[in-house]
Amino acid sequence: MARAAGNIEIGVSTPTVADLKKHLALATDQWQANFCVVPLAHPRYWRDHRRPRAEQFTRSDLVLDSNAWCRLVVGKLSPWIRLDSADEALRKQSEAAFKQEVAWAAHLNVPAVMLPPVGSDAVNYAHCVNQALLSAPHIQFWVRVPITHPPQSTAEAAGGDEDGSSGTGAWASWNRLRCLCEHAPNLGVSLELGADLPDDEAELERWLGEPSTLGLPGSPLGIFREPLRAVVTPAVAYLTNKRGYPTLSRRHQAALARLLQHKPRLLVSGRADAHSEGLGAHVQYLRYLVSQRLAPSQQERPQPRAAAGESLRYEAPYYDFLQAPLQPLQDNLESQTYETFEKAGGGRGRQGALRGGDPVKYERYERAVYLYLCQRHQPGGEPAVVMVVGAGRGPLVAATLRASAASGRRVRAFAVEKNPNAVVTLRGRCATEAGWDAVTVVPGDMREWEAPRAPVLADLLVSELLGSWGDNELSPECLDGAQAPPQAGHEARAQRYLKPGGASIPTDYTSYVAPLSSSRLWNEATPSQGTRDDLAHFETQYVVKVHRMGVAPAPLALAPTHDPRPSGAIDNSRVAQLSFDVPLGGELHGFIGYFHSTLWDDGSEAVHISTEPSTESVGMFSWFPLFIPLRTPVLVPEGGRVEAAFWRNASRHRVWYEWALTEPQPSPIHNPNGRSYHIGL
Ligand SMILES: C[S@@+](CC[C@H](N)C(=O)[O-])C[C@H]1O[C@@H](n2cnc3c(N)ncnc32)[C@H](O)[C@@H]1O
Repeated sequence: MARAAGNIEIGVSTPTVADLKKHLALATDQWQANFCVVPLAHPRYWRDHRRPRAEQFTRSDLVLDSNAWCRLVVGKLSPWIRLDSADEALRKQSEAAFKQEVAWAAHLNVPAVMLPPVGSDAVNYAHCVNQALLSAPHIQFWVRVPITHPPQSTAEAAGGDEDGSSGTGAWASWNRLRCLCEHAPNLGVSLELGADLPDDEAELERWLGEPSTLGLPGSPLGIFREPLRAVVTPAVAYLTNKRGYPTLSRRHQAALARLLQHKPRLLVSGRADAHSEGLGAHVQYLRYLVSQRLAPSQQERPQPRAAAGESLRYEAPYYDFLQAPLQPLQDNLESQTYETFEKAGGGRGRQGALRGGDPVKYERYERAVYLYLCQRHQPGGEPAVVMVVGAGRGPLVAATLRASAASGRRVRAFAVEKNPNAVVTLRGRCATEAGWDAVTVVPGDMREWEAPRAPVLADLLVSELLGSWGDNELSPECLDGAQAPPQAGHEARAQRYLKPGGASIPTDYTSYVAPLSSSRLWNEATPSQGTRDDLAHFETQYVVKVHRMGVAPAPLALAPTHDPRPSGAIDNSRVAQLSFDVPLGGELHGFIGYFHSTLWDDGSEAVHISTEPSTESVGMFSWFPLFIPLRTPVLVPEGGRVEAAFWRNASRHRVWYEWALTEPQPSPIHNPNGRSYHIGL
């Protein structure tokens, strides 16, 4: 048997299988398929309740060993089953057959069962499937969904409900089913790309909000929690090229390429005599497409030693993978985490890495400091006092020194850092690196450091205390206070040692938020099957590289630009109410948070860093967005509106966010009083 192409398994589905053992040998050895979809019951075993048949309804389980059943076979339900038929006798017969075939699949321990398409009002279908999901939790159930309409000519396409729907209706029917089945993690979709694809690209988008990834190790077909489990290309949807081999149209290839990003299983369905080489030519062709489409970009290449946390830099292994945000104020970051901050793409060595880093972030900081120095200081003049607050292992200090050399302006630098382990690195660099004799290392918390007053106050404060949502690593709490003396209830802040009229890089930062449809992320936040009442998981925010957003209108500013040099009373709590138009509609699973920051703007040139999609700093991999889940997904109608409120709250010892949906229906306020999640001060 062939290896899965680019970790994507390719299977074949034929309407009938006379001799299973021979069929598997043919499919896996000659056609090079990874698995087969096989009818669970004999196709001629029509369960006529008036004339019950005496013979067995299917082949013996002894035709294969248990290893082959659970590795190579996906069971398919009988196509005649009509669970919502108006004919009561047929409905009852269908229910009995459904139960019998599911029980048989559980007995065989096949990894998945293919269900017929679901109709728009298939309530009894949902009832039977729900029972199956609960009775056989170890089996995946894949509902066939034709993206347009079922293929006409294959015998197997006769399966499904009499009113099996298509297009928008298919998605609505699927969505209804999964809601009725309470989003069971073992219920998924097998999306069928028929000969005709939908005219409206948005139809495909809808399914791209239903991503899938490879399964967990243990079973070759894996244990999957995401709705899009397989993409089916019926043999009749293929064209024939000049050499007589099957090929897909450009539109099909483009659609497949987009779906492939989520690494679903691929399936060719059709008769075994669809081509002189059976379905082998189709499998080979799909294998070729996969190899063409899945070459990872430099940024996506996995970095095996990447540390856990907000700053995981290399993206592919982290797509749709939820992580707890870093808390660099409360915790001391580890060496490995700093290394991932600093690591450059393009394979720089360790020395280079310490000077380089995120190719965008550090370059932009350097540019910002350079513009500041050119604008505010003279060549050969007094050294500019630059305080890098939260210096880590020193990449922003190094950027400052480079900007100084490039601009011809001298600097006197202070590196303030509260993590004693990073201080060791900073001191080491002062002792060994050229130019670092201009650097004074200040170990300690910037909120408490008694900076020497005259003559050394800072001309410029440089900080990178930004989180995925801008202020969620507590940059305001660390920097606020400006020139004002400490106030009652607030400790001293870093900006006490900024000269009157001094500058700050960044000059501002703004949080953004947008509605998100991603059942994948929502499922990821679900603690585990059967324990969905675990509230805390849905009242927590997660850092995540979102692989694919489904319905997501343009983000809006969450709050007015936050200037880290406020005047007047320090109050970092705030509330924002937002409204979004949702043209396409879909299921809302939560929100996605971004930030935009201006590092410096000298009037002629502005330097930004941003994760907000419309201004995104392409190639900057220091931040992934923030997933803010809803406890219960909500259906937003086409042309509908989402309204939500967000609060940032601060007390003496902690900061926390609360959020609530108000339209299309109110949700409870999530995380009241920070009961599930907070950020420590
Ligand atoms: C996100 S890291 C950035 C490190 C480095 N500047 C860079 O860009 O790679 C933030 C750093 O700020 C430090 N930090 C956070 N809050 C601080 C505080 N109140 N006083 C001093 N250092 C602080 C953390 O220990 C951490 O090293």
